[in-house]
Amino acid sequence: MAKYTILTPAGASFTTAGGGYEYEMEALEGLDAEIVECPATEEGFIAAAPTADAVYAKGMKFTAAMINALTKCRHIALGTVGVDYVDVAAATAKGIPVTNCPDTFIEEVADHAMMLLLATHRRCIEQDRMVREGRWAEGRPQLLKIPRLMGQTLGFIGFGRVARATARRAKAFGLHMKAYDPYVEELTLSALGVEPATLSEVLSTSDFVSMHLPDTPETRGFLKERHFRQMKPNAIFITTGRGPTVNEAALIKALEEKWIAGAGLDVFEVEPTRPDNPLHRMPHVILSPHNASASSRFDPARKRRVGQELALTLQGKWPMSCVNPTVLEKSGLRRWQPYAMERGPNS
Ligand SMILES: NC(=O)C1=CN([C@@H]2O[C@H](COP(=O)(O)OP(=O)(O)OC[C@H]3O[C@@H](n4cnc5c(N)ncnc54)[C@H](O)[C@@H]3O)[C@@H](O)[C@H]2O)C=CC1
Ligand SMILES: O=C(O)C(=O)COP(=O)(O)O
Repeated sequence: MAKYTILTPAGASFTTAGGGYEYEMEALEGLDAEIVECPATEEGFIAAAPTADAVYAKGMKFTAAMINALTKCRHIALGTVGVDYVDVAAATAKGIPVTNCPDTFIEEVADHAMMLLLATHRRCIEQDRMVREGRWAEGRPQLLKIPRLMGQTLGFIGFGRVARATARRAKAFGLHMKAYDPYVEELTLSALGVEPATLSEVLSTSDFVSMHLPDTPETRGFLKERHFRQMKPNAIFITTGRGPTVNEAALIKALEEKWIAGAGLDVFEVEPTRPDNPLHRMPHVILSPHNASASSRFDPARKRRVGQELALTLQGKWPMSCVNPTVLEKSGLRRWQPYAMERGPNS
């Protein structure tokens, strides 16, 4: 038996089809550590929890009950940006550092947000269908009604890493940009040509509203009916953030009653979406199955990063991307690099 047990639920990770742990183990090379799978159920995890020196959190939600069952665990490592899969408050109460992968696949998500924006604006799916269905002549009249993209306004809600990478792309398309994010300095926005704005300004003046909030207690159900009512009738709503930050019933109502013109969505309140979800039937809505972060680079990169983070804590060192850094000082782990303690709500 190896000296260190890294406990993980068996099976697929959040976005990928499972597979071995070769990338994680590459980063753990030289350490007497093994990744041990337990059943991907709350009870299965709880039964195995006392064996865990660290947890590789994937494939399921990690509840307070699961975290409280850990007796010697010194690290919970996530392969995602979003930390909503883990009850971070419970981990903090137990003094366990939680890490995420904040920098690994930003560019993919920004590409995806831009893809949803362009595809909804130029009605890509409907145009494609017209060609396939022999309705060639209907294509041009539809697009003759849409404005030119250049000069339109893109408003961001949340202006973290993904929104900034999206802004860099949108600038090349000649979009005006504004953003609502009270936690980000104005200089960060102005350096990217983005105007700081209130939430109301973003909602009422944007032709595209792109949502990038993490799922936190503060942001759950953030966008409600009254917010969709403030948007322009030509507005297109894009999200690659987290489903629960948007009241989906309100979004559906806004689309059905034409308060807004369309939507491009990668994330949903309930995933996978249910077959009877009204969004499935809406022609001017483009959907993708929570895969904005995916590319051939994504899986190896995030798995290596998880391995690197685990290797650090198993060697007694502070991890790189800790989302609850207040636990570090008392963790018994060694500081080995300058560490930013002032972090945003999800960084
Ligand atoms: N669809 C997908 O596959 C992916 C989804 N995501 C989701 O997108 C979210 C954003 O990702 P990043 O930009 O990398 O995260 P980030 O942590 O860099 O940015 C989040 C931003 O939201 C802001 N924010 C937090 N609470 C706020 C509030 N109440 N009001 C206004 N702004 C607030 C923060 O100040 C921060 O600037 C992640 O938390 C994750 O849930 C991330 C990667 C892939
Ligand atoms: O990193 C994130 O937060 C993402 O949404 C992408 O990965 P996930 O679907 O959470 O595994």
